[in-house]
Amino acid sequence: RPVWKKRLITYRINNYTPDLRPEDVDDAFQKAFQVWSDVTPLKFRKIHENEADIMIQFAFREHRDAYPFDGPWGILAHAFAPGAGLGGDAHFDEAETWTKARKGPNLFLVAVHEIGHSLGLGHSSDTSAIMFPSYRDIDYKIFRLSADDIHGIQSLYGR
Ligand SMILES: CN1c2ccc([C@H]3CN(Cc4ccccc4)C(=O)CO3)cc2CS1(=O)=O
Ligand SMILES: [Ca+2]
Ligand SMILES: [Zn+2]
Ligand SMILES: [Zn+2]
Repeated sequence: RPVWKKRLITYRINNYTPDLRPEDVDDAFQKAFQVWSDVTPLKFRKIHENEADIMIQFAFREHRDAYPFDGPWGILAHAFAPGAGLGGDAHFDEAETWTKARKGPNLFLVAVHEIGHSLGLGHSSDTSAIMFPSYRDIDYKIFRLSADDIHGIQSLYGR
């Protein structure tokens, strides 16, 4: 599996969904990155110009990669495994109504899942894992990585 060969990884939020206040979008991603930095030696830094390792964007349908989005629900987002260019980037379907609470995909929870992919994780068959493919509206306030998620990320980056 491709992994980042460095411990400081940069990210940049290239545009903002109109569904939430910008500070709520920044907060959702900051918390989602922290979920992974809490269990690995990785550090994440938000930058505001130039090319970041993980470029984040919200987009509708066709958006200049080979994976157009599909309207409301279905695929909520996708992310590319570590590497140059598109590698590591995470795209979120703007056809969703992104929420910071419940009812409608929760941006923080989907971001945790997508950042897992941006770091090199694939899907898990463990139904309690954040890397399980299908979304369940769990309470984001009591969210925790499963043992499967932690074993997976630590097998790539250590603890
Ligand atoms: C909070 N959790 C999330 C959040 C997001 C996702 C995925 C689901 N998904 C839809 C999907 C459905 C079917 C196949 C692939 C992807 C996404 O697009 C991206 O986020 C999966 C899971 C498992 S969970 O623990 O319930
Ligand atoms: Ca969709
Ligand atoms: Zn895309
Ligand atoms: Zn996924």
